[in-house]
Order: sequence, then C-alpha cells, then structure tokens
Amino acid sequence: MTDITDAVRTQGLFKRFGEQVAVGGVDLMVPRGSFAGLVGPNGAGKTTTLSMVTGLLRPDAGLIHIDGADVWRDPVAVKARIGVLPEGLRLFERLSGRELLSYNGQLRGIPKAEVERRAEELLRVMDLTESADKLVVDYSTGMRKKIGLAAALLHNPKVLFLDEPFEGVDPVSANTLVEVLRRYTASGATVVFSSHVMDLVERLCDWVSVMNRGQIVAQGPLEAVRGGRSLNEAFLGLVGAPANGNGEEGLSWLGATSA
Ligand SMILES: Nc1ncnc2c1ncn2[C@@H]1O[C@H](COP(=O)(O)OP(=O)(O)OP(=O)(O)O)[C@@H](O)[C@H]1O
Repeated sequence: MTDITDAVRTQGLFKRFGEQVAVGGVDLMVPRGSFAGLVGPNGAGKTTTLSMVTGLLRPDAGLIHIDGADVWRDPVAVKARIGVLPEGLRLFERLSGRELLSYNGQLRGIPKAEVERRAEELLRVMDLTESADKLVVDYSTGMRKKIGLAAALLHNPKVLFLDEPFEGVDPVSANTLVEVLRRYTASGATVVFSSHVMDLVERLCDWVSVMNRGQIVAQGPLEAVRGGRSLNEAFLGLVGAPANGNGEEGLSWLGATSA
C-alpha cells in the first residue's frame, strides 16, 4: 500500500494548529490519470491537506510523494510537475489576463514564443480572448477562476490541484472549466479537486477521497465509495449526518408564527 508511483501518495500526514488537529494522519492516494475528488464537510481538513501536498504548508509529520518525487525533499522537481489553483485565488491584479499568462510562463522558464502560443490558445478555449487586455482586478469571479486555471495549466503539469474550482462560477463558465479538465485527464494527466458539491463530484470524478475531522474515512473508485447509493447518501452516511437533523429542534422562534 505504499505505491509512491501513484500521482499523489501521502503517508501519515499530520498538521496541528495549536490544540486543533487539522489533519490527523492522512494516507491520501490518487492513481495516475484519475479525475479525483477530495470531499468532506466544512473544517474536515481538505484545504490544509492540499496546502501541504502542494508544498505551501509544512506538515508536522508524514511523507508526500507526487509522481514519485518527495514534495518536501525535492520541491523544485515537484513544483515543475504540478499546477495549483488555490482557494481564495490571489493573482497579480494589475496585470492584464494576457500579461498574467506571459509572466507565469516566463517564471516557469518556457521560451517566450511558446508561452505566447499557449497563452493565446488557453485564452481562446477559456473564452477570455475579448477580455485578455483587461486588468485582472476587473475580472468577475468566474473569469478569475478561468484565468487562474489557464495559468495553472500553462506549463503542462502532470498533476493539477484545484481547491473549490467551481465556487462562484456560473454554469456556462463551469462547463468550460469541465471541458478543459476532461480533455486534460483524457491525455493521462491527473486532476485532484476539493468540493462540497456531491453532484458535481459524482458527475466528474472516477476516484473519490472522503475526509472527516482530519481523517480519510473512505477512498477509492467512485463506484466503490458510492456502494450503490448516490454519492450524497454515501457521504452523509460516512460523515455521520446528525441524528436529529440538527434543524428540526431549536430555532422555534424562526419564521412567521408569533409566540
Ligand atoms: N491557519 C490556521 N490556524 C488555525 N486553525 C486552522 C488554520 N487553518 C485551518 N485551521 C483549522 O483546521 C481545520 C481544518 O480546516 P480546513 O480549512 O483544512 O478545512 P476544509 O475541509 O478545507 O474546510 P472548508 O470546506 O470549510 O473549506 C479547521 O478546524 C480549521 O479551523
């Protein structure tokens, strides 16, 4: 079970913030070529896990391999192989979309002519050509996700990590993102994305890792994790939906009926 030739493999990953154990011994596993979903309720530890896996946050303990390379021992090799669309996307706001891609490409050491060729293609596929010379600060939420994804794909990474990529994105833009990601995984690359939206994970993913309270509580091919139920039902079973529904009792003051 320690196949570090998987696209992503962590062993005993652990992170504590003060008294709070955010990630309590996670063995995340994502086979190459997967379209993988990392799901879990608020506070389950998804963002903390992805931050450690992508080399943004140092773990207290545990090992992380991406495409066989150790993230914390060999960060340069790993960073060349991964693309990241982080949560709360921070972009260079005073660049235009086109300049942002050009800057990213040059940072990655890609020849200028090749950067331009790839940037124009990405802008076209993301339906951003008309807005390419607008400053990123003036982009809408969906446009920001799309230019962020374009920047993350520019160097043709082997593994792409996306934290809540569809949050705040309209259905048309979401569709564009999905099409680009499908094409990318069809070529053998791997996508790992975190989400709360079970329908979307069920529709897109062939591999699912379910986190709850800093632990992986189920992991494997979508069909195995679902076990004949909808992913949403399986998820509620795994993370323990509150027995009293949490909303049926209390809040008696809420609503139109006066006491
Ligand atoms: N920088 C931090 N300092 C203190 N506690 C933190 C920090 N980052 C995360 N935590 C805590 O760690 C736990 C896991 O948080 P994390 O953001 O990883 O969860 P998540 O699964 O991504 O949640 P969500 O779905 O709400 O984004 C939470 O209890 C959170 O309060």
